[in-house]
Formats: sequence, structure tokens, C-alpha cells
Amino acid sequence: MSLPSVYIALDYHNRIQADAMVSQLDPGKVGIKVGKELFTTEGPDWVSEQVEKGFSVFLDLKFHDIPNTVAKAVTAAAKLGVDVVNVHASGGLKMMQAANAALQELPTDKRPLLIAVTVLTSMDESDLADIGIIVPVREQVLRLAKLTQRAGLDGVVCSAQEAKMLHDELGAAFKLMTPGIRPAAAQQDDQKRTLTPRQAQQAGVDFMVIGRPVTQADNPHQAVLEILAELS
Ligand SMILES: O=c1ccn([C@@H]2O[C@H](COP(=O)(O)O)[C@@H](O)[C@H]2O)c(=O)[nH]1
Repeated sequence: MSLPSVYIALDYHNRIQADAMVSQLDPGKVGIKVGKELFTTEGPDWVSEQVEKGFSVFLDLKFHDIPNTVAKAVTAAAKLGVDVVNVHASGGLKMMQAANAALQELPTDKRPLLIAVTVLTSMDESDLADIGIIVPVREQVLRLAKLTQRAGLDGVVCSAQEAKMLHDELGAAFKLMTPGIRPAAAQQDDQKRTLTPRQAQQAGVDFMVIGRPVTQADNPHQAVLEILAELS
């Protein structure tokens, strides 16, 4: 089954707000991304409801814990019927291998893509330096993406700015999920490594995540249509 190339980030507090947005989306055209805020408020049942409506769901909970805990967590996430789950690559090789091994036990048609966050798109070199990582962002992204591939995962979360480098180094089959997408007229918000939808497409990303440029727009439905038109 092919997944949509655009996932709308539903960073809402509750199902009332999220349902209002979802009702304006076409599951045949876009997927939805559920993150920590909405999941913590509304829980797994709301996620499964969206799967039943036909949406491809990326459950963006970015697990980062000891291997046993993360293996159990990704298995629980997979059981919701979502298409994509993720962990933090900085959790290490053994953590990612344990997560991957747990999902490999599921039948192929019930196994979501497992991807790992490299360096958050809200971070630049000075943010990395604050946590003791004194290397250029691209170098750290590549290091964590190589580790992710070694662990057997399907791909990474990165900025579209790193897409060409990662596909050149790791091959086109390694999936790239890219937040930090900003249409030309949109605000950057807290994102530091951004590209427009068209630039991201040209860079060869597999999937884009777009939140506030849609969810905070005066007319979210129109904002989605304009993004899809930019990509067509
Ligand atoms: O590196 C990362 C990883 C995840 N995200 C998530 O994507 C969306 C982006 O939302 P915008 O409103 O388009 O900025 C958000 O849910 C983040 O948690 C990311 O931005 N960067």
C-alpha cells in the first residue's frame, strides 16, 4: 500500500479541535500525524477511530527509553493500526534493534514503518552545542541516520535540507519523513531547518509533515489545497 506524501500534524489539545480539522481533510489525499499532546488527551481509541475512517496515521510519540520498554511501546502503537511509528535514534543501536525486532514479529500487513528521529528540525548547531554535541548538524544527522539503517529501521525523521545527502549516502529505499515544511509566505515558528513543499519535493523527500501552516491558517482546507497544488 502506498502512503500519502503529506501528513498534517494535528497538534491540538483535544478531539473537539482535532475532529474539526479532520473533517476538512480527505483521507485519499493526506495522512494525519498524531503527537504527544493529542495522544495524551484523547488516547488510543481516538487514533484507532481515524484509522477506521481511512486515514493513514503517523503516530509521532518519539519513544526514547531502554530497549525493552521501547520494544513494548512500538508494539502497542502498531496494534492501533497506524502506518508509521517512531523512536529517537539517540536512544542508541540496541534500543532501535529491539524496537525493530519486536515489529518484525508482526504479520507484514500489520507492521508499520519504523523510523527514527535524527536531529529535531527545531535545532541548529548552537542547540547541539548546548547538549555537548560539537559537530555540524548535517554530520550528526548522517551519523544517526547511518546508525538507524544499521539497526534495520525503515528510515528517519530529518529536515528536507538533509534529504539529498541522506539519499546519496543511504540509498533511495531508506525513507525520509520531513517536518519543518514551510510554504514561502508562512512563519518559521520554532523551526530552524525548513524548506518549502516544492523544495522538499525536489530534494526527494518521501513524506512531509506540515502543521501550523495548515492548522493555524484562516482557511485550513484552502491551505491544504494550495500545498497539494504546489506539489502537483
Ligand atoms: O524533528 C522534528 C520531529 C517532529 N516534528 C513534529 O512535526 C510537527 C511540525 O509541526 P509544524 O507546526 O509544521 O512546525 C510537530 O508536530 C512536531 O512535533 C518536528 O517538527 N521536527
